[in-house]
Amino acid sequence: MTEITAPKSPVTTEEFTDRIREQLKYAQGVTPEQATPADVYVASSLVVRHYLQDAWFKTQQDMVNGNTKAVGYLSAEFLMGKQLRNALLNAGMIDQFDAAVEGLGFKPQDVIDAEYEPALGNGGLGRLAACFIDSLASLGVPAFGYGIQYRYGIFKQEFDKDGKQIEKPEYWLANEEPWGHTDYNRSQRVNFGGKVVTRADGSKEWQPEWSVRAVPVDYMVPGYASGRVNTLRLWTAKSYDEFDLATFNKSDYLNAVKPKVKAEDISKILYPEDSTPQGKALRLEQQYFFVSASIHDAIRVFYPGQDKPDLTTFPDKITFQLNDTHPVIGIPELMRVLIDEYGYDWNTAWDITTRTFNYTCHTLLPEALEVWPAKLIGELLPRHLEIIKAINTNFLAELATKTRDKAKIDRMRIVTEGENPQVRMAYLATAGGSHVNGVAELHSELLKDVTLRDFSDIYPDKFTNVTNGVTPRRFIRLANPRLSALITEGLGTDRWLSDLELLKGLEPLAKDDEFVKKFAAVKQANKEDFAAYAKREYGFELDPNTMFNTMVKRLHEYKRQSLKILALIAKYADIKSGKVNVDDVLPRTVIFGAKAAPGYYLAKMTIQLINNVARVVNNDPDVKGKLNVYFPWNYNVRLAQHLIPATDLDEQISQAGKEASGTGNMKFALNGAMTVGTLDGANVEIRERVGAENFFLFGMTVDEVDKLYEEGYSPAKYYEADPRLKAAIDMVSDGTFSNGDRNTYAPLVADWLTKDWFMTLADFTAYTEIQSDIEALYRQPLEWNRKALLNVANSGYFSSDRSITDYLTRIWHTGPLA
Ligand SMILES: CCc1ccc([C@H](C)CC(=O)N[C@@H]2O[C@H](CO)[C@@H](O)[C@H](O)[C@H]2O)cc1
Repeated sequence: MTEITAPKSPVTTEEFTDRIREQLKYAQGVTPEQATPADVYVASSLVVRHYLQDAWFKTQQDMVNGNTKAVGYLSAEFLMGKQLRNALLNAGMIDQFDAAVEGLGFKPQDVIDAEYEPALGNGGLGRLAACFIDSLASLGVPAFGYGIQYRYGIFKQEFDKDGKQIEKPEYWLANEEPWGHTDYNRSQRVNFGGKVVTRADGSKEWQPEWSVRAVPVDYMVPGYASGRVNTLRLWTAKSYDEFDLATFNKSDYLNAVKPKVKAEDISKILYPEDSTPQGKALRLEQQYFFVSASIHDAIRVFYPGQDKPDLTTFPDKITFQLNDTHPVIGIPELMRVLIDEYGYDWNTAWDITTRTFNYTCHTLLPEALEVWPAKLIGELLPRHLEIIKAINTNFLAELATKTRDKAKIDRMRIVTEGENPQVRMAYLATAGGSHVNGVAELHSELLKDVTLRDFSDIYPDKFTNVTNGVTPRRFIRLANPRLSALITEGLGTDRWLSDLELLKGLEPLAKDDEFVKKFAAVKQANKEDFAAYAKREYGFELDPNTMFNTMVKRLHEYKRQSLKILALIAKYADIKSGKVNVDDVLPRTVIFGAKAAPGYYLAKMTIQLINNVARVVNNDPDVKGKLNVYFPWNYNVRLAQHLIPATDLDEQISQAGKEASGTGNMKFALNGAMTVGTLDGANVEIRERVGAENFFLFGMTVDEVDKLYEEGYSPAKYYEADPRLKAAIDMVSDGTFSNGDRNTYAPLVADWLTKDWFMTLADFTAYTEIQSDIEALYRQPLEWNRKALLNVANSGYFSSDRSITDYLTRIWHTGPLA
């Protein structure tokens, strides 16, 4: 008898149907007969919200009245994905929804498809935040996600006729958005500019030049089977003085609305960079805007109606997690609030502040660590610059009591010296918080040994690790219902959805050929589904009887999409030159998904190359369909949910020491794909847990990479040494993928041969050699699927529930509401 622990539906199909009808008629003014799938989507979403409301209130009350410390997750990005199906799952209403909607004459998928994906993030960091707030609610931990409700999310990617990326605005709020509740009565004033004056009593007063109204838009975050509903509070910027009538009457219309535009600009658009900060003033305005509003909101929530709250208890009420350096301005902001608004002395304020904040670093790229010019901070936030300088002075003084190494102290400056001082936000976060963590064991080691070495030498106890995770609700149960049913059948319970390490129970079944065949059948059915989806959405003709080999992630040189495309071209060259008999080639379909930051020139050229390799290879009769390349545009959470369950082989081929963790790697392993990868980020831990024999490892280790850097790396040497690499690069140069034009990719080829900072050429031979192991195993489907099943069985550790549990025990020291 299979144990079912999935949440019980609070509503019958009949009741659900009636509620949708009422909502359509009396709130949306349409009868079910007149309604469109979009109308029913809005109605259903509002009905689900209705049923989650009581649990939402109860969670709020228990959080404020209880003494369970809450978590405030401060993030500039939340890549949430579509909401309706996830809310239905976590509320136990999926079956009732499907039946009710069918009863009203609609296809559930058409209603689901009507939802616009809230794309309020770039990639890994934003999606991790979304997985984390799902796990916080599912574990019953009181929590707020705090961020920005950008009017325009990450751009919509399209490809022009030459295969170049073009960016289109992603106006996701074009239609009615039923999930967000705009709460004007709980707005906060956020100030900017102006100057600081010293009062007679020596205290400081900030006299800002302008201010905006931060209005909260609340999204419910229902937990899975926890009965708890947390809040994602995203701030939208409004102007206090919408319209300057006097200016208008002088028919200067543009200036009449200038204050409004200036204010609303703050939450207008998400910055599409995911590694190199642009250092734009508006970006700093965005960061201060949501952090200041969030800190004042937390004081309002936890000290209701108190104008003289005892804020020494603040760190016991809520602990703030800084999702990378983007919200770190929160540290001088809390200091300002405590000292200037509540009159605390510096040391008390500093004690409260350092006990309140913790910092998670998500990168190893030096250029991704934000550094703000002190001048810019001084103009926008003059009082904060004073406080940051004071923090820096006190910090250097404290260091002097801990080491006599002047050079070390100098390297640790939060504010650099010289005529153009810079504020290092990662250093401010490390000095101003209780804990610093990396997002995978290797990453956290490198943070201690390299990036923040001086800090870990002096404050070793601050440093810890929490390996990333992903939510099994969205990325297994919703994305892969077939595999979910098979897992529940195999384990005899569905409890794995809230206790993912139970997947270990599948290990013995890997020895059961019948079960392995069922598993293989699930994968095959998912591949057919994806082929149908790709046909419908992109017009692609995918053959589900080929190996589906996927590489989906942001386009960045360190992730080495270039290695994948060069190996692919080498295979094509082998076929074209007859060096390889096409009949011996294992049929493979390579699927790319990747957005490049709009200003990232080489990344965009790589996208163009991939699209043109696809155009040439897919239309070359010599290849006989043995090699197929597809690049579905606008990779997002929706596409990921369709593609990951249909993948046989996943690419995690970054240069060792560059990918902080990766989370796609976890999603693929949990959905029964094999991984080819380097010893980088969380690949190391995935391989450890699934078994080295169930992972295709290649490439240099971090130490070998460092050694090659020291020795001096000349990529041209590798070009000369490996004829397949030479043939591939020459094909990129000779116009094969650019209608004969030999200059199209010249900058890319020049970079590969003269710079190749992330050593694509150095790892090429090892990468192409591992392909024969991969193809040899794929020709034994039973063995391939046995190993793929063992990946599923041993990847339960990579649940974001486990990550959150680690944060609770190592950093936050709180837990579920009683
Ligand atoms: C200021 C520009 C900017 C914007 C975003 C970022 C993020 C930190 C980049 C990011 O998404 N990092 C990814 O975070 C994931 C979640 O921890 C990791 O799994 C990925 O390895 C890491 O690249 C850096 C710099």
